[in-house]
This record gives sequence, structure tokens and C-alpha cells, in this order.
Amino acid sequence: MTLDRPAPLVEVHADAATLATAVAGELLNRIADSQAAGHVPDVGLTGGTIAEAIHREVARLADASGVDWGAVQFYFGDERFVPSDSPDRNVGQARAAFLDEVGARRVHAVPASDEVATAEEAADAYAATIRSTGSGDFDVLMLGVGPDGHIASLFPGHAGLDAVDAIAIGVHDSPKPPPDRVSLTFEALNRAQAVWFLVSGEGKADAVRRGLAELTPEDEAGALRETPARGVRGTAETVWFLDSAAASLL
Ligand SMILES: O=C(O)[C@H](O)[C@@H](O)[C@H](O)[C@H](O)COP(=O)(O)O
Repeated sequence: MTLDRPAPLVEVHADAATLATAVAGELLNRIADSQAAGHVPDVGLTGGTIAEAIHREVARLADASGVDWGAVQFYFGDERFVPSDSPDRNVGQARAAFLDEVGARRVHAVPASDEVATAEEAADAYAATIRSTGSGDFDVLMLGVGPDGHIASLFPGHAGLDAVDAIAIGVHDSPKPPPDRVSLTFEALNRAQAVWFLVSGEGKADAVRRGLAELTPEDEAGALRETPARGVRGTAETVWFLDSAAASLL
């Protein structure tokens, strides 16, 4: 499903701090350029450690960016199905790191476990939000990558990898706590125009190696079950933003 798309590009930075600054700057430029062309860009955010560092850099660089924070929409590639005030919520972390500070007004959160009864209900409601508020073709979709090659909440060997005809799904027994989550599906993730993988640290080097290994039609199905990051490419662009430690096996 992604072999006919532009091949992934790789951009390596010395360390996590310079990686975060570079991605934050590129994101602000993309948003500003999209707005200058008269669009309201849709941006997909991710949870995770390097994403947090990037978010804080966005806040630091925002004033000089010229971005109109009322004319950009934010979504999440996945979310933890926990109470809305839980520190585990990706939206809460993103709000604290930059969304509230810059005054982002169009933030589309996945319903929390104190708002709907099940992760499946949250997934259905979130899918309806995506359909009603945006194109679903994210201008930029950022994805952290786990040491096992997971992206969003699509984990190796899990049933969610096989979801079809769905924008978002409920995920249970996640190997990364908390266990209950909501995730966009491969179908939804692959509608993005630009997919940016954000990867930092030695512990991710093997996942990066596997994620960037040559995709052949024969192994596409099997390979992405083992390393879900292999299953996502942007329609126009895919970039692996790495620090040197994460790139050390390339
Ligand atoms: O909700 C989540 O947990 C994230 O969306 C998840 O996909 C994360 O991006 C990766 O696990 C990388 O996380 P780290 O950068 O903290 O390793």
C-alpha cells in the first residue's frame, strides 16, 4: 500500500536537543507556509519523549514563526484511554508543553475514559470528529517510534494492524502502558501527505534499521507486522528525523 510512494528521507542530528529544535522549526515553517497559501493545515501530533521535547521547542520558537494559531488544527495519532485529567493523556501533555501557551484553539482530542464507556466508543467518536472537522489527509503527521517499531498504538503482532474500513480503533493489552488506548489505523495514517518519524536514542536504533530496510512486495505484509513503522508512508513525503544514536545502525 505504500511502495508506490516517495521513498523515505533520513535527516540525522547530533543529539535529542538539536533534533527537537530542527523538527520544531520545520513544523512551524510548514504551518506558516500552508497558511500563506490560504490553507488551514491539519497536524497530527504524537505522544512520547522526543515529541515532548519538540513541543517545548515549538513553544519557544512560536513567537518568531508568524503562525496564526487559530488557523491550524491539531489531532493525535493515538491517545491513552484514561481519565481526562490523567497525566498519561497525550493531549494533556501537548497542551502543557505548547498548545495552551501558543493559544491553539482548534485541538481535537480523543474522548477520555471518564467521557465515554469504552475505547471503541472513543475511537468511533474521534473518527466522526476527524470526518467532520478536517480532510483526514494530515498536512503533517508526526509519529514517535517504539523500540519494537510500533507507531501510534499499532504494536507488532497486534490485531489493530489488520483493521480495515476504519479511521480509529480501540486497542487493549498494549505492551506499552497504559494498556487501553485509541489509535488511528494504517489506512488513516497513510492518508497523511507528510509523515515524520521522530526517533531519538540508542534504544531505537534497531527499530530504525528495520523501519528503513528495503520494502519488497513479498515481505510488505509480514514486515509491517513485525515493525509497524514500515507500514506508513506519506503520499508526498516521509522523513525519518533521527539523532545520531537512533541512526547508529544505518
Ligand atoms: O501514546 C504513545 O505512547 C505514543 O504515541 C507512542 O507511539 C510513542 O510515540 C512511542 O512509544 C515513542 O515513545 P518514546 O519517544 O517515549 O519512546
